[in-house]
Amino acid sequence: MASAAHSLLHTPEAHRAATRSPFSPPAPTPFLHLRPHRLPLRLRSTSPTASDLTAFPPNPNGIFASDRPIDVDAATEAELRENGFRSTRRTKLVCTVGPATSRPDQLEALAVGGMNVARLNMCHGDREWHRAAIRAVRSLNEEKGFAVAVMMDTEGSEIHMGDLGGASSVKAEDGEVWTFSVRSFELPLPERTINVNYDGFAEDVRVGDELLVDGGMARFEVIEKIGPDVKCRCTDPGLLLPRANLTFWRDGSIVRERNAMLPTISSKDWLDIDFGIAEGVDFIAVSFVKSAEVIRHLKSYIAARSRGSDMAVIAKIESIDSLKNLEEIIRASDGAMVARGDMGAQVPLEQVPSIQQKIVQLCRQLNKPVIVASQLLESMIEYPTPTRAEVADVSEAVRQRADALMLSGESAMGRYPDKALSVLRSVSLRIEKWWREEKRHEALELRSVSSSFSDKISEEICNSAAKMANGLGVDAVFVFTKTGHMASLLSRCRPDCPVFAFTTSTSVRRRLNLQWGLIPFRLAFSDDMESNLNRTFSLLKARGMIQSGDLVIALSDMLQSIQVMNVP
Ligand SMILES: Nc1ncnc2c1ncn2[C@@H]1O[C@H](COP(=O)(O)OP(=O)(O)O)[C@@H](O)[C@H]1O
Ligand SMILES: C=C(OP(=O)(O)O)C(=O)O
Ligand SMILES: [K+]
Ligand SMILES: [Mg+2]
Repeated sequence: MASAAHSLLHTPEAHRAATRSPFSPPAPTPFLHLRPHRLPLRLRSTSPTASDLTAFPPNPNGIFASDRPIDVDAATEAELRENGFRSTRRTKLVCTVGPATSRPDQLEALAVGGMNVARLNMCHGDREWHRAAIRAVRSLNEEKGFAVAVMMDTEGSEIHMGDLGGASSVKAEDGEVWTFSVRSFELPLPERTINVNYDGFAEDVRVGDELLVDGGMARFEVIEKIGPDVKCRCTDPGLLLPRANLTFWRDGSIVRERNAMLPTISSKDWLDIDFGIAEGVDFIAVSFVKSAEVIRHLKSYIAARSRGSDMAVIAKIESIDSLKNLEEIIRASDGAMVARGDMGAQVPLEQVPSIQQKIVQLCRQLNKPVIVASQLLESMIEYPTPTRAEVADVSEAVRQRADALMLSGESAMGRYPDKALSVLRSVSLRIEKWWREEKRHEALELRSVSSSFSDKISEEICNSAAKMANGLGVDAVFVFTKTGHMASLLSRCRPDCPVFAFTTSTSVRRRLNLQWGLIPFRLAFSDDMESNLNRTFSLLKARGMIQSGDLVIALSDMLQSIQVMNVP
């Protein structure tokens, strides 16, 4: 498909893509600075209002998805025209939307820059704010031809501090005595006082325990308990940020007393989930999952309330309990997130890389998409270039062939959201290319995931098709799939060429956006493969996306067929 590069059309997207400068090595950062899980919000105060966000109204006479013969994402289309099939990006990108990126023009810049999924973190902002952001993403999709999916991330009910009475951060100095309390205070908060959200806190801690803020951004020692108040001396100074996570440790181990019994999904989370269902989000990411049971419960709750919807449930792996039940949790979920921020507060940091690799591999075995999250480019919250170590971290996640990489503070409240996304994009492209060149056809024994004989046939077809695609050097695999299952089975094989996934449903199409190497299209098709193929070829040819002579493998989940052909 190299020749497709010559058919670069002069769309604004293609132009922008073509003039984007390649990722260049970062300039030295002036000094090494603290890299906590959360950095203070000290950068922008231009947080948009709900009315700013709706300044992008749905087009009343707009073209809706079903009126068009084929829907393809405008950003991918530009990339395909520019670079040809074989070098399209396979690793998907998730951006957390926050005050720095919630305006329609800011969201559009992220979509143009390759955002596949927009994540909304329900720990912050109110529902009105999130509603406006979700609707802005939807308008962007409808009016500008993007296919950005929306992921809602629940707050969860682990122990955390309150919101510091409105301050963006406070500094705790060595030797200072602070009060951590479950009492509710009038504002302003008394000096050196921190509110704790968990009622059992004062009862569960003991004098001598160590209290860690955000896995070590600051440390305290418990020196005295007075009713609901726990007096602590700061032993490691640091910045305290609103709603920072708290863990307490005794004799070198994390203490899980009754807080282990906190519900994974709090009552506030259930209201947020109802809100997510009403707004039709594509993914719900569940924080601090402890068992498969909670995932099964949520999935049946969603199924009962949103008939026919494809809302997917992503399990965030970020606690010790989730590691104990890892395989069962992943089997019950539609995907997983390696949430390294909180995980790094619960297990020693040096264990996080091997846990990441284990989760990524297990998800691939079980055919579930996996997102690697937190601190990938943390320094870019403040600086326009990443550190070498951050680039190496991103590369490692791409090399592990995770489905997706995620930006948190970098895109939510950082100074350089577009630059951070562009670094993820260029590092992904480069590492994927290197992998294809150097490690061709690396064999990974994939275990069978099918539960019926018919599924087994689909699975074998996909395994064979991926092998053939690599052996023949085809330009693309085309898969016609109603539920998306056959597309995900192909993605699991991580073939050397992209997979064009045609599906009849807009929600399946958005959901497939999270999966490695899939380019999802919405298209009405029949059971007649020959006519499907002819129609698809002529639609894609007319848009300059394929050319006569291109070699493709075509699959369908209706006929469970496999064909190799040149585009006529
Ligand atoms: N909807 C929002 N409203 C305001 N601030 C937000 C929002 N989403 C994210 N942020 C900011 O971006 C930071 C990074 O986001 P994220 O990593 O998702 O949250 P957290 O730090 O709580 O894990 C947050 O600490 C917060 O300061
Ligand atoms: C992604 C994570 O969750 P959150 O940002 O909601 O804390 C994490 O802890 O890494
Ligand atoms: K969250
Ligand atoms: Mg977390």
